[in-house]
Amino acid sequence: MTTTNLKTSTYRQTLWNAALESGFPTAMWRLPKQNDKHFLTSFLKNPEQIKIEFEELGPGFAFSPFINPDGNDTYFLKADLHYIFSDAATSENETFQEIIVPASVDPDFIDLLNAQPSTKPFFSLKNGAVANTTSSEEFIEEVNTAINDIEAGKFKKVVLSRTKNFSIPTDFEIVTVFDKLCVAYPNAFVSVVSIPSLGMVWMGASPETLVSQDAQGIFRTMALAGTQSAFDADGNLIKPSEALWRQKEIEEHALVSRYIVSCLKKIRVREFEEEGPKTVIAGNLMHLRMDFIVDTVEINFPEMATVMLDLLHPTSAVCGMPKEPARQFILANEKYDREFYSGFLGPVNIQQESHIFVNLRTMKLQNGIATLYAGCGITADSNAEKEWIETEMKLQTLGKFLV
Ligand SMILES: C=C(O[C@@H]1C=C(C(=O)O)C=C[C@H]1O)C(=O)O
Repeated sequence: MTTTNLKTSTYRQTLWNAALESGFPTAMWRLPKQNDKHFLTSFLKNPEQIKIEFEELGPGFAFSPFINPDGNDTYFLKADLHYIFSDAATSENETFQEIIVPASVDPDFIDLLNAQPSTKPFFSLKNGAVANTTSSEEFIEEVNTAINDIEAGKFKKVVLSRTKNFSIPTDFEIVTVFDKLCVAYPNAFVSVVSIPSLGMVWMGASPETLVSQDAQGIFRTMALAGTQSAFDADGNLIKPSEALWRQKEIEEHALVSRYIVSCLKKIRVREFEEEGPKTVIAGNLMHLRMDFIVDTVEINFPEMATVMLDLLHPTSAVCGMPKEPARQFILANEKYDREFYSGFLGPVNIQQESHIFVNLRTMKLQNGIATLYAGCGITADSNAEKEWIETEMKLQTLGKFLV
């Protein structure tokens, strides 16, 4: 199966193209603060939709839409093939390890690998409907409706989002953009997921862990909320230690922390460590972040990540508080289906670890169009114009790679 005579950056590209052309669901990712790039493909063209139970599953990649009430609709890309590319910071020196290689591989796939396919990718084909760009008037009206509902006591916080469409540039090349995102956002979870049977590719640089469990059984989640530019009025980067936060962001972040604590209480886990809140940089933005850490071996709770994934999604960082009325508001007022935006994604049981992130700072490639998504937490203290500006800044994370 190995094609070692190819330069590895070329090989990663070749693998990606061959998997797409074969119609295999495929993911590529790079974990925060790491250099290794992972490539995983599944030979099942219509991936299974299941509930993620980390203790039961073999290696694979989870990909969930925002709307997934019982968790049963998560796509699971079983790792039929998994490669790790190291020293990928400079693609010239990139080397790779084959972690999972099956006994038999579709001969057409091997032929495609050898032929180095370069046909037009399916996501640029003009088929399937694409949601429109949200106008500032529409968004501001939705935010004001939300503020009225909050003042009327219907809920405390709702996360409203919007879309922005771009034509995919003719020279747009996924593996190259993925590599650029890895360089630009070392602290993010950088990913690209392709599900050919759905006709879409999603790419992102997420700052937010939903659940993770490492080989030692250490569980982590985080409350991430509150947003401001990482640059001052003169364009200088603000030191995180010198960031000032307003009451609105502190309260918005506290709502997410309280929600996580309420989930931990529900399952009677008292032995958790909290780190923060601290200011973290995510691209051109800063957020408030609090980490929650549990040693699942010490408390003898191996299924902690499974239970918490079920309880947490969707957190109040992407939905609202209380969850149900906020979710209803989103469904009734946003004029499009979020699909995988603000869902979750990430590797499951890859080298005994699972790392699931919230699908934020993300875009969908479909039908020749790149749709970018961004949302923001609306509370009683929100100002609709400022929230619009916040979404503009969030859209920049990926948007700057499209022009
Ligand atoms: C909803 C998004 O981001 C979330 C919302 C934030 C906020 O409202 O301040 C901050 C970080 C994320 O938890 C997004 O990026 O689309």
